[in-house]
Amino acid sequence: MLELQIEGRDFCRPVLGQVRATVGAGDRICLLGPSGIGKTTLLNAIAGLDVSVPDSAVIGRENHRVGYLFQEHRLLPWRTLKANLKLVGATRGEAQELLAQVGLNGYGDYFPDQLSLGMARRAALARCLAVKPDLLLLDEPFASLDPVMADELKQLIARILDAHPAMAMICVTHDANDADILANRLWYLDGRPAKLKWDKPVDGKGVVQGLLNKLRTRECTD
Ligand SMILES: Nc1ncnc2c1ncn2[C@@H]1O[C@H](COP(=O)(O)OP(=O)(O)OP(=O)(O)O)[C@@H](O)[C@H]1O
Repeated sequence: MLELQIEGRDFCRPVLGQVRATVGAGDRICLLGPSGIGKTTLLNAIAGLDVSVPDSAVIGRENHRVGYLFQEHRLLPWRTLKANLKLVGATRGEAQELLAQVGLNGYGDYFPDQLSLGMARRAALARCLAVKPDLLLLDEPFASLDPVMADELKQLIARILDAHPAMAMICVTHDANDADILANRLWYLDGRPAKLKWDKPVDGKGVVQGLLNKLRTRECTD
């Protein structure tokens, strides 16, 4: 569905190096790597938000709808949740349905500033879904949430993915457990400039933590 041929991205210094990978329908990729290594930079490049990365670097993107859950909710604060969703194409009924799906039934007339962090993130997820994405990009969706709320959101995302088997996902996270629950593939970004050190299929609990432990103890050099 997508072929990445990214040559790199500099911010005063080289941050991202050459990235070559493909993303297929139904791929559930968790993107891990040290803090500040370039994970958001890569996600922005894939989304087409980085004008310094030419469109030709992501082959096939024009054929797909991308939903991007940013680290901040980025909802328009002067619009209600319903209006935020309508702005990206949801009908009144769809907006209501999507808000209910993310556990915000009855909050359509609220403004983003009237919501808790977890609620705002779920509202932002509803906006992502409103574009009927076939590629879902999630940038640290569980960061700063209390463990219960983080777990609820994880289960919600898992249910959404189950309901849309062809949807692809790339989720930036620091937590191997997230990958155990959500991913069927692991990308590990490392180095300066950063490259995809690993692109491996994963399945099952503990697999990702095992791989990360190997990396930390330098048992794995591929
Ligand atoms: N707009 C920008 N201007 C200057 N430097 C930037 C910009 N965006 C990112 N960088 C730099 O690029 C590097 C990678 O940033 P990025 O946000 O992609 O890392 P990350 O792996 O997502 O980090 P984290 O895990 O902490 O969220 C950092 O050193 C950051 O300071």
